[in-house]
Amino acid sequence: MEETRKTILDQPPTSDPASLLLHLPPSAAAPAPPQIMLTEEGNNSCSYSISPSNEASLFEFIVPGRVRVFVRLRPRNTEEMMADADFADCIELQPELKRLKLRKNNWDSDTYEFDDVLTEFASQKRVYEVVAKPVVESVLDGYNGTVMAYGQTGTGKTFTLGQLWEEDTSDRGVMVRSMEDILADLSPITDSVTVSYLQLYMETIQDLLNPVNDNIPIVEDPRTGEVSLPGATVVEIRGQQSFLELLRVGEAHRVVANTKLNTESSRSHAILMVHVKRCVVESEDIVFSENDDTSHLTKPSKPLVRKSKLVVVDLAGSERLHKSGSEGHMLEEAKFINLSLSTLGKCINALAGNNTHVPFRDSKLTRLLKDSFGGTARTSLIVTVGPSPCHRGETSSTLLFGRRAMKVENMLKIKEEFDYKSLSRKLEIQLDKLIAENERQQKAFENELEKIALEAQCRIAEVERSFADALEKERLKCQMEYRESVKQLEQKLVLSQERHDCNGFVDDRGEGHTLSSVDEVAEVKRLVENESKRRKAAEEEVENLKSQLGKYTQAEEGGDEEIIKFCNILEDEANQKKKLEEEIIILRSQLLQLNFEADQMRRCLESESSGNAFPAMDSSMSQVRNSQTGNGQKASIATLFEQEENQKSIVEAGGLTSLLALLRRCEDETVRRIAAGAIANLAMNVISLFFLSSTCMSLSLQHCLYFTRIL
Ligand SMILES: Nc1ncnc2c1ncn2[C@@H]1O[C@H](COP(=O)(O)OP(=O)(O)OP(=O)(O)O)[C@@H](O)[C@H]1O
Repeated sequence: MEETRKTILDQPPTSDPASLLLHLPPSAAAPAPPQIMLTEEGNNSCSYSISPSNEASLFEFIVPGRVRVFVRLRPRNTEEMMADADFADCIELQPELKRLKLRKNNWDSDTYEFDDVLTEFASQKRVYEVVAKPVVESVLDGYNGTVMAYGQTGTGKTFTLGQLWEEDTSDRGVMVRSMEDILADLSPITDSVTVSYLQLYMETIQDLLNPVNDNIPIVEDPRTGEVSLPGATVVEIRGQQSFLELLRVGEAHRVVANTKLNTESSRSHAILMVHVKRCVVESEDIVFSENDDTSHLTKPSKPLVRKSKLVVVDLAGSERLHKSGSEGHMLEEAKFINLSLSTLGKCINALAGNNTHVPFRDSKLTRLLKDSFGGTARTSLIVTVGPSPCHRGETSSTLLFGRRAMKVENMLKIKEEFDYKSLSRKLEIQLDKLIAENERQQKAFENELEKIALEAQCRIAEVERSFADALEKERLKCQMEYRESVKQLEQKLVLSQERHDCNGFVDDRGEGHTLSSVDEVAEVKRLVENESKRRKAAEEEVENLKSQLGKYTQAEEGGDEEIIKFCNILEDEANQKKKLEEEIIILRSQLLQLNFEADQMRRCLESESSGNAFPAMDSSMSQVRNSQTGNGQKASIATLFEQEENQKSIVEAGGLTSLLALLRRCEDETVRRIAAGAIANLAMNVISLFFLSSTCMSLSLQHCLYFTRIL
């Protein structure tokens, strides 16, 4: 993997990785401030690595970390006190100098320096704090960590690491104390801790929590080199008590045997794997406003998570077969134990000597511990030794193993990843809320739409009803008015005819009848005008209703059948209205004609009443008669008015006035008779003329009546 490595400027490079490690508290391993620069890979300085975005880890923070080695001296046991009572311990510890002396003989000894030496009086608490606590803190900061115990059989490896407390809580070993610290530091809401407990027995990995799982494979990530054990039981730890129960179950399944050197000698390597997952960025949560208004949703956060692993390895003890007295199956076990331990020693030698090849693959133990030695974990190794000079050789090789392990350099790596799971959970919650909100809004919108549609339908129906009512009323009104008008006209016509008939026998009342006819015509005109006004008002009403209907029709575009029906009705009404308008025009023209005729008649009658010239009148009368006899009732009004004009001129010539004056003045009986006869003739002519005019008027009225009936 190509990595971009950067060095923190304010962290001076050091030639001594150990000193750097000592001066770098776990908390200092947090992601660095942005004062960074490029540096060579492998430099003994802090490195900050940003992974490509397509990789699982978001970024890595790398610091060098040598394997730290501690020595713990077990106190003499009962046998040793008895057997070696006369001999001094083969080891002399100098804790203040962090070193020890291994006696070769009475006058010579070898001195070994370690990261610390723990006397036989060191409490379990002190051992934990010196050896394991820094590793546990690193794990809580996101690094992988390993605490491992190595030593001759019966020197206290299991006592140091796996001791549970039965009576005295102060006896608690590293495993229990580590979990106590982890549980105390993690947040039960955002963080989690899971545990697997396994044993490597005769090159087979068995699940101590579920012994049926007895051939668990080791899988190595080719990209990161990380080792995992798929198939191992993983238990989430919620409290210390449940963890203790788990350890008890595991211990019960661990293979132990009674040897000459240890009554409860572990015949397997025990491996406790503690996986810690913690949220390091308390990112902005999805915030909903108090009234749960989703419009206030903030951008979803990208929570970061650190995944780390603490591995506690209680190795089986190396043993000299002649000393342990292992035989048969135990001998086989011892061979496997010694083989795996010697492979571990070879790997450490190779790593310490910076060899290009490290034989990790030679045993399952070294494959499992690959990350702990020369890998990315912070590793503490506690080597346990006994004080007995009988085992000086084993103690010496143990100390040499420890010394070599001190040379192994690890590159501690912190990895942070996006917590996609948690992000996905948050997004799912947000999505659910958004979907619910959307559904709520959709429903509200649909309800509102339904309500509006219902209201619109009601209003349209109302408008249609009122429009239909108004239209019907208007139609009835018009009909009634027309009927009334026709009736009135008919009555008037009948009256006029009756009057004219009566007037036919009254010789000198023509003037009075003429005036009556004029009034009637004026009345008819007024009625027609009123009718026309009402029609106009009705048309305006129809237009108004049409425009209202148009609006509602627009609002309900694509509207329903009722509206289409309504439009058809409206169109019919418009056609009807058009017809009515045409008829009104015809009526008007009829009225004009009537007026004209009436006017002509009036003038004719006025002429009659003002006098006549007999010869002219005779001729005109004879023309009228001729026209009456020749063409029947079809005499044209124009011809009649021409004659009327002639008649008028004759009368104006002074005929009737002169005759009346002559009649009054003349005493001659013959002349008076002739004058009276002439006046009578003249009167007859006038009446005849009036009768003709009346006939014409009657014809016009009949004509009018005919049209109004059509309506
Ligand atoms: N520091 C100590 N103080 C008191 N007793 C101890 C100490 N270390 C070990 N013992 C005792 O020594 C005995 C052997 O210890 P333990 O079983 O832990 O050794 P071991 O190294 O695990 O042996 P093996 O490799 O055979 O499993 C036990 O009875 C244990 O209680």
